[in-house]
Amino acid sequence: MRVLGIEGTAWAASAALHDGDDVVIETDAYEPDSGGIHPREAAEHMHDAIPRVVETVLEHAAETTDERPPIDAVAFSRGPGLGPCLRVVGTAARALAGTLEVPVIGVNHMVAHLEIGRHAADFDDPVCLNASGANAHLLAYRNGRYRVLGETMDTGVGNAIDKFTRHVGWSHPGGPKVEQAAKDGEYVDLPYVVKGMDFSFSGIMSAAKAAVDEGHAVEDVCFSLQEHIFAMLTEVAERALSLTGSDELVLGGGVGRNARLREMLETMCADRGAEFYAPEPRFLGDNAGMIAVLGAKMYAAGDTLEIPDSRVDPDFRPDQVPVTWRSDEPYRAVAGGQGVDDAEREDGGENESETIRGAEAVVTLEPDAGRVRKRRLPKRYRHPDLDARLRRERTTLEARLTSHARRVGVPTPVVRDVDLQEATLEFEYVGETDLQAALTVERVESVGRSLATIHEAGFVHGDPTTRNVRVDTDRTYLIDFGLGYHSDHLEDYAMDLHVFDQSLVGTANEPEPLREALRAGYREAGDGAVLERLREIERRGRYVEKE
Ligand SMILES: C[C@@H](O)[C@H](NC(=O)OP(=O)(O)OC[C@H]1O[C@@H](n2cnc3c(N)ncnc32)[C@H](O)[C@@H]1O)C(=O)O
Ligand SMILES: [Fe+2]
Repeated sequence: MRVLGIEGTAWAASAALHDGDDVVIETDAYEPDSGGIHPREAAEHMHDAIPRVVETVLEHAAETTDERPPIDAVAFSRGPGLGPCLRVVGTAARALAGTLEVPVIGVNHMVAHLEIGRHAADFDDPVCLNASGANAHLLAYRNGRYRVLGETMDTGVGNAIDKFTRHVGWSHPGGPKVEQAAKDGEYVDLPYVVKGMDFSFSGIMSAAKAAVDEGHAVEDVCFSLQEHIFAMLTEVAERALSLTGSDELVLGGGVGRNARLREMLETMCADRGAEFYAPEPRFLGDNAGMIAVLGAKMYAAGDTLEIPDSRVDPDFRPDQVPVTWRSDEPYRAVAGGQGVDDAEREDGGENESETIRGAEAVVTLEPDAGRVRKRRLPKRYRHPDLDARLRRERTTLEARLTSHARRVGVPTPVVRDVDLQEATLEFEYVGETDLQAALTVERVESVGRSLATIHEAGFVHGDPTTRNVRVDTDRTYLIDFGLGYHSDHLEDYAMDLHVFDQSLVGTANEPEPLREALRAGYREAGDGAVLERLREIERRGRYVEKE
């Protein structure tokens, strides 16, 4: 099977031939004279360059087979991306398919970024980290779709870096220049923002610009930007592996070309016994090769478009794509009831204990002694200064907020001991199992009330998932406040709810009644404006750049 792919969502005017085996790619990059990508200039570039690259690849196709037409189908990037660019690509694809009388296939650019890694690694069911210009998100396959487990709350990761480099006067794209400059840099503290599996770049980018303006060496800021931003991406990737129980991670997107990001992901995976795969560089940044490869899978599945249905979509989300090309394997159980990576039982005679290795900490459960010990482990992928800071901060906050929640009437374990040096906490043992293993409408409603109560008290949990709730017959306890913080912003409260809501969507087979119960519980004890803001968060086209 021979598929010609066309890519042109932003900067790369690219065409490729995938003949089932090999992939040949021809790319003509748009390089802005100044500033970032101008949509109109980029579209003009597509207008000139797309016919050229398609022509080159088509000639190659004709030379390498006697069959006519020399291809079986045309696949194109349908979105997301810049509207004016996408329209040029769509028109070119329809025209070529019409002339050669072959079908046309509309490929989601983001799904292509992740499928190319899965394809090349020959992984079965990986978690996928897309680190590209306009996007940054974590995806995993479930029930016929790629679900978004976590994503940026503001800009894409590449764009965040590129804005910083514009500020210091470097030309586009800035990512590779930051990588180069970072080689001579030293560590300075910058903001680090992870909320559940979501993350944000706006605070760190403003701080980075300010640091340069205040006279910090630009190399140091570049170095630290990488250390912080990539540690954030690595941390959420680890959380996603932990949540899904997967032991495979693939990387996609232009920022994946960064060696430090790949090194961190590699280290994290090695330390937890997972496999990591990053495609070769030509498949990481925008390229038509990934479009042709996914196009071929879609073609084989009969997933082609009629011309009237082939309109482009600038806001095309990866979770809108019905995945037709994967056999619908049963959902990989979310690591049993415990939902943990690894649990060992130690029979210590009278007192049986169990050790659980989570994404962040080692937790030793001693139900008989009524005790839980939690130690935040050093992470080898993180810079030692950042690592020490995060472990200390999170241990302190977890102790404080766990107690604070208790004082306002939300069931939580009693904090018995705090050791900041060792980043270790000791808690009272609570509950019989976690909520993920015992999801009911009543319990979820009670979580809604608990979240409302802590928000009323002026702080957020930060990582409310079905695994961070313990349950017994009559109570639901919130645990693991390590990512919590004080806030009086509606947005933060709504994000807390959104994180829990996403965890319901990600883990329950029938999430709808549970999602409704969450809202009902919240409405009872909290502020309706937060629920209104939650609806707004859900409405936002979160892949669209927000300036
Ligand atoms: C919608 C679509 O058009 C968009 N594509 C895109 O943004 O191009 P992509 O090739 O995936 O990523 C480009 C980004 O990747 C960054 N980049 C490239 N090499 C880098 C490096 N060595 N280190 C850090 N960033 C790098 C660039 O600075 C730029 O921000 C997307 O996938 O989000
Ligand atoms: Fe891209």
